[in-house]
Amino acid sequence: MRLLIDHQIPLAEAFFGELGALRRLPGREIDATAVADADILIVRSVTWVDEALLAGSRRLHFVGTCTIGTDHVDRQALDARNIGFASAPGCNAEAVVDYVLSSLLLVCEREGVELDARRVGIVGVGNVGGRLHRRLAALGVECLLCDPPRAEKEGADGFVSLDTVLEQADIVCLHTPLVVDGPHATHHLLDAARIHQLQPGTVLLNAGRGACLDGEALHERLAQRADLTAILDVWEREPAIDEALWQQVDIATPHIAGHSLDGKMRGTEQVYQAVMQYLGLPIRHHLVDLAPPPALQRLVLDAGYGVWEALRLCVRACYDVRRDMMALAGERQRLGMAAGFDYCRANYPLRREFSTLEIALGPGAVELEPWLSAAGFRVTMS
Ligand SMILES: NC(=O)C1=CN([C@@H]2O[C@H](COP(=O)(O)OP(=O)(O)OC[C@H]3O[C@@H](n4cnc5c(N)ncnc54)[C@H](O)[C@@H]3O)[C@@H](O)[C@H]2O)C=CC1
Ligand SMILES: O=C(O)C(=O)[C@H](O)COP(=O)(O)O
Repeated sequence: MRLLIDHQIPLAEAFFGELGALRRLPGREIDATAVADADILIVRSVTWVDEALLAGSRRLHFVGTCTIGTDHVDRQALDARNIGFASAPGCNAEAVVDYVLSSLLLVCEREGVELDARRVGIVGVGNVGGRLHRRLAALGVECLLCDPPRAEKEGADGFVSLDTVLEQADIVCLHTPLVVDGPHATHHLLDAARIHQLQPGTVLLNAGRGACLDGEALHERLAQRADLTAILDVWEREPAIDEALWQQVDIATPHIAGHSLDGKMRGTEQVYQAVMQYLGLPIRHHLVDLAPPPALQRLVLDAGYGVWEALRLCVRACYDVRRDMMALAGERQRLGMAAGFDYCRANYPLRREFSTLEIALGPGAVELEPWLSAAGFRVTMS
């Protein structure tokens, strides 16, 4: 069996090696010629799995994507060829929440407030938005939840409309998939009218997909009135993103919100399990046996820090979003935007999730336990 696998997929040899010959290629170099002889194709979000890619395939019978999002995969084209498919739902959702917390703590610090003084609107309350809600609520942050598909299925209790979020939230976090048609389409869900509806002072964060937000309209709003704080991890037309918008954005990162090693490894394991099930083979490898220990394992904290100061310290020790902002700015300068954007993603530094870091509290800091646990750290008493 021949497997063609994106070279950014960790542990591919350990999980898939026994199935046959592995060929690794950068995701953007996976084309119809490369796919022609593959039996199994495993991609990330930068490979468009569409008619053009599949046209020359002679033996392909399974495609996996080690990502949550599936908007780069034409499911109809796969179904028409009877090609099996799997994605990795939720694999890097914790990493996206780590990204959001790191970003929101930073903008609140700049504004001289703490996060629990802000009301957060979460649009798209699935694996990412749901986890974000749990962590924020545990930190005492009021949240407004907007998810019309869920409200339709589960009842409207606990959910609000998008208009309510735009009117009442201080911070709006977008975590929707890109859906181009149907009753709950999300393409330009935040269009010009809705972007103009945002209250002055609002923090707007998009870590779903770039096209869920009309970038040109955001650029126009910020050009007219620079009264929003924008945090964008995802963009229209990646990697050749709009430089004028990039310059207006307060936290601009190259689609790396979910790029923890943990999230990527979980994605590999989930797709491995799906492939083995598809082939009718037993699952022999488990992530728990393969994952390397985190490089930063333990922080010891004693008396001296207030709650939010301690949170900022621990969050930044584990993941500081400024690293990714600066990397994009630097690589853009060196290589140009599109190449710089891709370079940052392809050469992404080691990042582990908050849950991999043990925070050991001394006797003077025990009152920090509920807060640090709420943020997602593993807290012990030293
Ligand atoms: N920036 C990054 O690195 C990453 C981005 N993502 C993106 O985030 C998206 C969401 O991820 P998950 O939460 O894991 O997906 P999910 O499928 O678990 O949840 C998505 C939620 O959005 C809701 N939704 C759909 N249409 C909506 C609409 N019109 N308005 C409001 N809510 C709507 C759904 O009902 C669902 O509850 C992914 O599809 C992917 O595109 C995911 C991982 C990493
Ligand atoms: O899982 C998703 O969906 C994502 O957006 C990924 O975090 C993006 O990662 P790449 O597959 O583009 O490396």
